Amino acid sequence: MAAGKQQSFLDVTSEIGKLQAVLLHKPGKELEKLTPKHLTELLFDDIPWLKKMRKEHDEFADTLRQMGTTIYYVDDLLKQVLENDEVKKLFIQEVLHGDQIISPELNQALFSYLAEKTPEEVAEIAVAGLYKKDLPDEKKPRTLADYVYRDRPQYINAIPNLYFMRDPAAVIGNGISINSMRTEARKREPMIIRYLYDYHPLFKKECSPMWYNCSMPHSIEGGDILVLSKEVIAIGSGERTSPYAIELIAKKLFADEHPLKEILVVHIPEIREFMHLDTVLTMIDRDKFTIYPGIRDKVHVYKLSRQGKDNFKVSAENNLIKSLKKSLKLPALDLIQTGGEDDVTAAREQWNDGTNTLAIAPGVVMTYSRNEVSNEALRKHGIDVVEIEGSELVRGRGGPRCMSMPLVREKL
Ligand SMILES: NC(=O)NCCC[C@H](N)C(=O)O
Repeated sequence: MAAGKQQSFLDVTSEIGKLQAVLLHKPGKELEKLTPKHLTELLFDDIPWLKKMRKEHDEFADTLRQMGTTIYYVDDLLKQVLENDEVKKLFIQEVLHGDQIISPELNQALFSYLAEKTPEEVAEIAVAGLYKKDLPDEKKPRTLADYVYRDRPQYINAIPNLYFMRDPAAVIGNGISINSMRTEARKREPMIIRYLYDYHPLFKKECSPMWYNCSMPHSIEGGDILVLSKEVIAIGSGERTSPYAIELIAKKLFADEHPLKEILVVHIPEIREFMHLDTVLTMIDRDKFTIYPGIRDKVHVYKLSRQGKDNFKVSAENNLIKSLKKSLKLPALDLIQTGGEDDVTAAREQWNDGTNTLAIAPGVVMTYSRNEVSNEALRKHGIDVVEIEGSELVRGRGGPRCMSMPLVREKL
């Protein structure tokens, strides 16, 4: 092979091209830190049964493997990055700062405790948290904050939403948006991805542009980003993604050689059940989407169109379907309704992530088996539906798309 410009490993130019490589996190001990008192703050509605949840997640990963997808686990990659002692130190400091451990005495005590841990242990603590009871007595400081916050069981919070790997980052073309999360509960997740991007050779930083950085103030989350084609992406604005963030990422994407021509901005109501665009709309084939019908007259659509280099024009659109058809240059669009034709079934199955499908190839999607009516509706429209169990996984309010971060999809 002739020596030339290095190629990025990352490559996602559609929502539906055969899924070749994906990043996942299997739920672990962090889920055991959930208590009723903190459920809302930690963005859960119920406490999953971890043993069953892990089995369900393994089934999810095995099914993907059988379909030819290579799985990378975020924990393995993080551990590899932390083998470098300097990177490990930087990482520990950033975790401590992120959790407001700034009192010098406490910071020093926790730093020296963590620095002695193996890369694998540090990676695990960064996800499952560090609890006061786990610290040996000689490392337990007595600071003012210690007295004031004596009821808090932990120094470092657990991050139980990490298995929703879709949200902390999103690959767009050969680059990556390392997202700025809306809530405190999820801020450490993109930081972990940034360490992978900065230090893991898989990410080939030099030839994989960063479209957004998690240190930026305006929030954007991956569940709101849909790569519809190499020329068009859709971004939801709502509870998690701010229009300011969309303008910033648009500027960066349009300034690049990236072939992007348009961003369709879909403004959805700012409420929990529609927290991300992919909870109400997902693409499943070249001309097919699944949509939660309760959203249809509640969205506003805007278009950002590239204008020369580094600039774009904003316009208001009238109708989501017409805009999708026009932007994707399709004569017709098949919109398949979650829950079939019944409003009550639709609302129930949307809540259980019936709209949150993961396309593994054009016209082939993975869904939870519990959403029986929605799955049937998809089959009636010629979609090949691969079902997985999600009784426990669903309790964090996310489906197969939320649980996966595509790294490489085959070009259409
Ligand atoms: N893309 C998604 O819709 N992800 C699901 C995230 C669920 C998580 N408990 C959250 O509220 O952020």
